[in-house]
Amino acid sequence: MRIVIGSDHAGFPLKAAVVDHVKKLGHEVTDVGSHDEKPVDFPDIAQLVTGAVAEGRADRGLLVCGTGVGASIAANKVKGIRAAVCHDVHSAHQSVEHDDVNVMCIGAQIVGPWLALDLIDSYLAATFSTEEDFRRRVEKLHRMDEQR
Ligand SMILES: O=C(CO)[C@H](O)[C@H](O)[C@H](O)COP(=O)(O)O
Repeated sequence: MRIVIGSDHAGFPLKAAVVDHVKKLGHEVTDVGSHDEKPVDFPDIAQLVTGAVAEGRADRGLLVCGTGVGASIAANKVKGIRAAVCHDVHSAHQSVEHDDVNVMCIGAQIVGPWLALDLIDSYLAATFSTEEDFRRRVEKLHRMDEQR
């Protein structure tokens, strides 16, 4: 898959390991920054990541900030984006299987690097279920997106 990855300054210390890991899994990676620890506002990085997904230049996104919370709030403001903070492996795959999440957010100050990489494995290995219930719910999310 084509994966777009971004972090703010708080996520930056984890981002190199994330980029490296996703490449090793065989995915094509676009790294939209940040590229150093200089403060950068998470909405700015979230726009770069979500723009790539929403415009079809990437299949999925990964956002890393301090907690994952700000990044997910910002990402969910973009039409076509279903973002979730995932700090446990079950949510990381179920968010895709049931909710067709296309941007996973991680808090670099909340999880350590080993768990972060497990979360990413789980997220990237998952696919959206073909079950009618899940499809109907996500279709309702699409309609909510269209109405705002
Ligand atoms: O976690 C975040 C937002 O939910 C951010 O990455 C920041 O870490 C957080 O806002 C704290 O800001 P600071 O400039 O890193 O002190």
